[in-house]
Amino acid sequence: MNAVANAIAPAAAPLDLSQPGIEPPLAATAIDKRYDGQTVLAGASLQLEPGAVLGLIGRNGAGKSTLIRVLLGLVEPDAGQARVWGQSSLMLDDARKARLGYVPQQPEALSWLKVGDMLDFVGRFYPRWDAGFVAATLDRWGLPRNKVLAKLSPGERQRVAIIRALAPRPDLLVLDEPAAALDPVARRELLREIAQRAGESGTSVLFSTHIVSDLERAASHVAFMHEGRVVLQTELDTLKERHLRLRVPASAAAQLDGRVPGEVARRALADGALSIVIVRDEGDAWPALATAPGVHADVLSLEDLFVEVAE
Ligand SMILES: Nc1ncnc2c1ncn2[C@@H]1O[C@H](COP(=O)(O)OP(=O)(O)OP(=O)(O)O)[C@@H](O)[C@H]1O
Repeated sequence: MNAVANAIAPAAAPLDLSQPGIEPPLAATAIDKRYDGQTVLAGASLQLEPGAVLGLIGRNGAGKSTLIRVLLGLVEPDAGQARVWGQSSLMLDDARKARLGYVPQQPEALSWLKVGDMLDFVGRFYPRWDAGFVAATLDRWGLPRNKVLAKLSPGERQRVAIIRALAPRPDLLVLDEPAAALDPVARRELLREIAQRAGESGTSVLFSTHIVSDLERAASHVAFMHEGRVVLQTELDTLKERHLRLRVPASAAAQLDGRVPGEVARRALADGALSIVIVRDEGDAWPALATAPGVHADVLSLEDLFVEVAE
């Protein structure tokens, strides 16, 4: 799919997203992707549930953008399956495309057009295009209708791309580091808008970020990406009840036989001790190691957890 084709989704027959058994808005299973011999995705799996706001967090180069592009069918994986509402991302029908909004990391499509002309043009292809929202938001964000997109600052272009993605009132919104070029005020506004759309209209949202506080503000779920894999996906509300960091002293570490039940990350400390992050299912007990003599257990903040799984 080229940039222009991707920019426009043809008007289509409505897709009934309330029908029983409808598949999750996004699902990636065991995705592999290599570029020039470099492994970028190595068995990455991710699922976005209807109405959830999933924040995808990971360090630079972890593979977030590539996974998003695979999920949307913009990049063909070497292995694995990506699906949008149950349909292969590489063969998305018009009905699904019309219900999907995407803000790429660097919006470039149709950049020779003026802001207003581009929005009017794209809007013609969407049955649910909200022209009132476009006019009000351009105004509120101080964006000039008559300026060519290519001449806007990166932050302004990102705002226009956000308006374009939100205007069709999508049921699925995918934003690749939407906050990267935005100032703090615009960032907060965007996060508020995302949370509101999810809360009021049931929009399902996937957004990638490096900013832990953005996740805390807007996300209901978080997925941590590290070296091409999603190493952990969890609900934000239960994160603290379900995860623990264990500091295992050298004497106990020497007796460990393989992985601890629920282990998601392990790091060797300077004195032969180990730092191990474990997860449990809701209602399950912690493994015996958590209460073993000399083992210290810590509840983790979101930022601690990110650092532990991404180190
Ligand atoms: N088209 C491409 N050709 C070659 N290498 C690529 C291509 N796209 C991505 N990569 C490489 O894949 C790796 C992961 O890139 P990706 O953009 O997916 O990471 P990211 O987690 O989104 O990073 P960031 O947070 O810095 O945006 C990087 O090393 C990048 O150079």
